[in-house]
Amino acid sequence: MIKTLSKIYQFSGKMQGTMKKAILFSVLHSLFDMMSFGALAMVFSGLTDGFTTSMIWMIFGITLASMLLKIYCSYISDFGKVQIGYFMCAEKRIHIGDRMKYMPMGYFNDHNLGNLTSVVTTTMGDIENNASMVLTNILGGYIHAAIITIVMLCIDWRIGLTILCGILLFTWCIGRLQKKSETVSPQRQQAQEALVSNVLEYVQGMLIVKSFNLGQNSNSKMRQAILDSKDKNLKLERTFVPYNMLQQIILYGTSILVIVEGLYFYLNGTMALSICLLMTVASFMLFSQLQSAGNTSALLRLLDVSIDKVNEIDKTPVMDEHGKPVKPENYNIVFDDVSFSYGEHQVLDHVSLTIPERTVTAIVGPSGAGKSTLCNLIARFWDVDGGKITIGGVDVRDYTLDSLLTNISEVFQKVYLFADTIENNIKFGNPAASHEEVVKAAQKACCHEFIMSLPDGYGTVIREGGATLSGGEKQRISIARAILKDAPIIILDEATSSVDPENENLLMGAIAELTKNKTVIMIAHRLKTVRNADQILVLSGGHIVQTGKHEDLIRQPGIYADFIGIRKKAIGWKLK
Ligand SMILES: Nc1ncnc2c1ncn2[C@@H]1O[C@H](COP(=O)(O)OP(=O)(O)OP(=O)(O)O)[C@@H](O)[C@H]1O
Repeated sequence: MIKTLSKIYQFSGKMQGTMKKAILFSVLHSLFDMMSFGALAMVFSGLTDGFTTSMIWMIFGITLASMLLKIYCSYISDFGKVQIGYFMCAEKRIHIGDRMKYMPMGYFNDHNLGNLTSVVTTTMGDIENNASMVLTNILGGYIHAAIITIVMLCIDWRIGLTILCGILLFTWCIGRLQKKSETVSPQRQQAQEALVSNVLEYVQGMLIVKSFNLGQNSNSKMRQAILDSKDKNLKLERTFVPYNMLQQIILYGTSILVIVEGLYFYLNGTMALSICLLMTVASFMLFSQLQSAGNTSALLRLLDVSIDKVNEIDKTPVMDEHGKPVKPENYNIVFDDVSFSYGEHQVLDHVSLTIPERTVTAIVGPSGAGKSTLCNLIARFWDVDGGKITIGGVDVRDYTLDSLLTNISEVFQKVYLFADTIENNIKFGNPAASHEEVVKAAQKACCHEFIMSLPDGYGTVIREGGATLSGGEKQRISIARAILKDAPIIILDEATSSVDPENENLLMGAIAELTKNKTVIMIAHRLKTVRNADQILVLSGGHIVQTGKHEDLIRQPGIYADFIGIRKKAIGWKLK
């Protein structure tokens, strides 16, 4: 229990000060609660020995002061608890979001989208709503109980001892509950993750579900995940309920024992009537705070697991921990004996190549040969397993990711646009750009006309992923984004699927603008692009099998000549 409470405290980060304040005011609340207990003692003493005027005023004053001070302390403590929850989780979410940018892509391979989404939403939601409340309730409850025990020991050691035994028994019961929930809490967490994963997958795959008319069968996985989550939640509750009942029995039992003992001690003449009355009335007030601590203690293990999950993401090593901000002297890109695998699957095997600055290099090769992988290694989406990649003579691992990525613009075949205005989507390339600069970039990328034809022009909000735009429109917006970034190195995965003849000319114009005077690495699909490249690299079986210009390679038997043959046939077929 103490370990989890200290974990919650550590997790609250910058809110630790507010946490301390909330705990302090919760303790003060307990002390002021004791004041009303004192007033009650005076009432009973007055009832047995007679009241004086000053005594009545004092009782009134103490009761009023205790009530007002308790209200004030509750206000500060409760407000603090709510603040802590929201602030600490907002801070953590932003921190994790920032950190994700610097994590290797392998991390996202190993942790699926549902897993990450669930941690940042539901798991953090659990922490947000419960962590500070649990910490302050449990600490407050125990401090309250400690004060009561001391006061009771001072009034009558026998009653004090009974209360102490009750508290110890109650603590044992919380310990048992923690042990029991040790296995159930992680299971509930996993079920929650699976549920989010399946819902996300179902929504993302809706197009396929509809087009293949998969109907009922399509959501069987999601249905199973929902049932599983229900079962695990019920299992957790079933674990908690008997222990919660046992906690109540212990506390109520101790209270009843205090009354019985009080009466017994009064009847055998070892306790004054006023004390006996005080014990009888106060017995059910004694454990009010400990009871609420008991109710929240069930959440301790759940919070423990949740915090571990969040910390696991937070502690994932980022890529550029040892990098320095580098401004390269030139933009020559060199692969020096580079090998790379996805797990066991080797994609590049001792590859060496040079891409001189301000030239166009086309990469061709069969599907799955590793063309995209080779490009992504330059931008350090992944780290090489062997050898090194340098830009301007500096190993990409020696750059900070920020200083490396300012030099590179990647235009992917599969464009992702954010649910935001078109202007902001283009500005992603350079957040400081003015509206005029955005328009200029859009004009160069041949998308100004179509943007202006939209109802709100550049202010038009596009849906997540760019769902409201055509493939070609998305492509050109992503090129405008890259033009605005104006990076010296352009990595371009040439679009094939989303281009109709009308769009093709616009797209080619946009690409020509983007690549002017840049170091260009292009995964080329068009014969025209390949033919005009300064250098062609043919990638196959993890090796660069051919290098040269179109005129040289076309004369050699090999993959390139075959590739061009197929392309020509494809174009011939298309033109028929
Ligand atoms: N994130 C990943 N995790 C594991 N394996 C991957 C990953 N990305 C690609 N691969 C595998 O690595 C190999 C190379 O993939 P890559 O996408 O680089 O090939 P490509 O030449 O660009 O293919 P295409 O022309 O079809 O786009 C493929 O066998 C692919 O299945």
